[in-house]
Amino acid sequence: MAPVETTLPERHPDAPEPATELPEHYAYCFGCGSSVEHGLHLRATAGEDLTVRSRFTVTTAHQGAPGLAHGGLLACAFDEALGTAVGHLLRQPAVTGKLETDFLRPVPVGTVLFIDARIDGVAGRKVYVSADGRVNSPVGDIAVRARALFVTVELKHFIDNGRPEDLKKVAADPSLLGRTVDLNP
Ligand SMILES: CCCCCCCC/C=C\CCCCCCCC(=O)SCCNC(=O)CCNC(=O)[C@H](O)C(C)(C)COP(=O)(O)OP(=O)(O)OC[C@H]1O[C@@H](n2cnc3c(N)ncnc32)[C@H](O)[C@@H]1OP(=O)(O)O
Repeated sequence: MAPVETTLPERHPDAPEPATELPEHYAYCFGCGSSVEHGLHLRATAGEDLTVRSRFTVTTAHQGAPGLAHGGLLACAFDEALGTAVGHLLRQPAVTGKLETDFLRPVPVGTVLFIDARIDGVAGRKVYVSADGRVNSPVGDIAVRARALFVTVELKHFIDNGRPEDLKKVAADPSLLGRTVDLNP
């Protein structure tokens, strides 16, 4: 529940149609990037209305306890899934301001975590989102639940704060941004 009064935003007219597979947003993103060997390689599909469905396979590189996913890493997966929902459905860059997780059941190595994310409301630049994660099936008992606040920012946020050598790589090869951001609109 958002701590302030919110309104439900419109899904952006250019948001991907429901059932569209969404591209990785940055090749070196730990959450979705294909160039990060032991990253989460999270994949997402646009859902109806203000929803996005994501999934990732828990590997041996993701352990906290023997054979079980690390909690912080699961939080990372939710950060990614929630940010993807905000970015693609509202077509606005945003960063995580706050992220809260409830770990309800262990998530074993070798399972697929299905994460259903939704935008719950906006208030100015604040976007309130939440998600449920289930093991090996998009239905059934919830293993992890998360709520977050994203704050919309201008592209300038990334240009002003990013490490220059990484920004240069992206300028030289915009395909690293996975067709999500047009650097020359
Ligand atoms: C053409 C584009 C199309 C786009 C399409 C793209 C598709 C892309 C797909 C996929 C997307 C990617 C998916 C990635 C997912 C992963 C995301 C991450 O992990 S992000 C890294 C971690 N987060 C940070 O590094 C933030 C660090 N924090 C900051 O930079 C600042 O604190 C920032 C920007 C969050 C706010 O700073 P201020 O100076 O701009 O604004 P102020 O006034 O402080 O905050 C604005 C409002 O938000 C509230 N606020 C901010 N932080 C809060 C907090 N922690 N708790 C409660 N409220 C907070 C404030 O109280 C204020 O509220 P009031 O407007 O006054 O009502």
